[in-house]
Amino acid sequence: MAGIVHKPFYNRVALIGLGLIASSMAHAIRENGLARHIAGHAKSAESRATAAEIGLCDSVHETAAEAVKDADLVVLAVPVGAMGKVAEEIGPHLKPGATVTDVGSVKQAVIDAVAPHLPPGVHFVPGHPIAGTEHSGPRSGFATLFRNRWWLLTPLAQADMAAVACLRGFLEHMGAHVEEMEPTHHDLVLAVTSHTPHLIAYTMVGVADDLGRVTDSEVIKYSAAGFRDFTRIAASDPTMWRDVFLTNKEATLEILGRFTEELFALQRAIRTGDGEALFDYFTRTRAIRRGIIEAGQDTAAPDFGRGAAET
Ligand SMILES: NC(=O)C1=CN([C@@H]2O[C@H](COP(=O)(O)OP(=O)(O)OC[C@H]3O[C@@H](n4cnc5c(N)ncnc54)[C@H](O)[C@@H]3O)[C@@H](O)[C@H]2O)C=CC1
Ligand SMILES: O=C(O)C(=O)Cc1ccc(O)cc1
Repeated sequence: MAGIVHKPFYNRVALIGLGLIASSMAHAIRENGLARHIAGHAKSAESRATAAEIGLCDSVHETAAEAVKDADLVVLAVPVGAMGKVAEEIGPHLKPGATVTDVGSVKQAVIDAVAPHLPPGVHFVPGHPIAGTEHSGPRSGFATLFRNRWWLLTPLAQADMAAVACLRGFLEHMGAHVEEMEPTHHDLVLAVTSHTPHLIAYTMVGVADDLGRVTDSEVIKYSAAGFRDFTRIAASDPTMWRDVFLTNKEATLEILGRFTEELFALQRAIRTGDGEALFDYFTRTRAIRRGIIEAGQDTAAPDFGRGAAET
């Protein structure tokens, strides 16, 4: 935690995009006294009206340019594919010395889209909370979403260390565990742990739905816990996930390639009745899971379980 930075970490925070992540941040900022003023903007008039109605922010603005005026921290919390356009819009209106961060699920594409629009003297510190739910919109947020969850920062080589330290302290006061990572490494890791699993969930639910039409929805009615989780994940926001796959194309295609190779090998083992191959494979994966538990790593973040919020 940054020792020299004290609450409130920022005088004025601007949240651009008022969905699950931004609304959770708004609640967490308020609950922990992390900023004096929260300004908000969303493209959709309906989201702005909802945010105003529920008092999510101290001020709701019709344009992103107005929202970022005088902000010390600007958080881009829009779908990954919209980050560049928002950065272009706010660039000329940012306060000199302000910090800009984002919460996008993909990092290198966001850096490429955002950095060129930010003026010199503004500190860009890209980030990604590894916390979420299948819900979206300004009503879906809650203050404990980030508690005991990882929040990865992928600062550029020339990043201002004081700006990174202040952001780190701010995020830690929301309950997150902050680590730094190189952006392309982040994108590969997340392709394995989040992006490809989401695609598999989408596919399985689609397959079951096709089958459901034949068997009068029995596949949904009698689904076991694993499949129920697939249906939860497959209910996630389509715009957000479309953008994740379009912008983390290389890494997800690499992991999907490896996945389909393994799947074909298992398919062949089933077809040829190769029980030994199946048994060996499942023994290997079981040992991996047991190793994770023995190493105490079955956690969303280090002290998960001590008052952590399930999503
Ligand atoms: N939902 C999740 O579980 C997680 C999402 N993320 C990332 O957080 C970001 C936001 O996701 P959510 O909060 O879930 O989204 P959401 O769908 O709940 O909200 C998105 C918000 O952005 C606004 N928006 C869209 N385009 C805009 C534009 N051009 N200008 C201004 N506002 C615009 C929408 O009106 C909406 O208020 C995404 O980049 C996503 O990859 C990161 C971690 C978890
Ligand atoms: O709801 C779930 O299971 C998630 O996996 C949440 C999530 C979605 C996207 C992210 O970039 C990070 C976390």
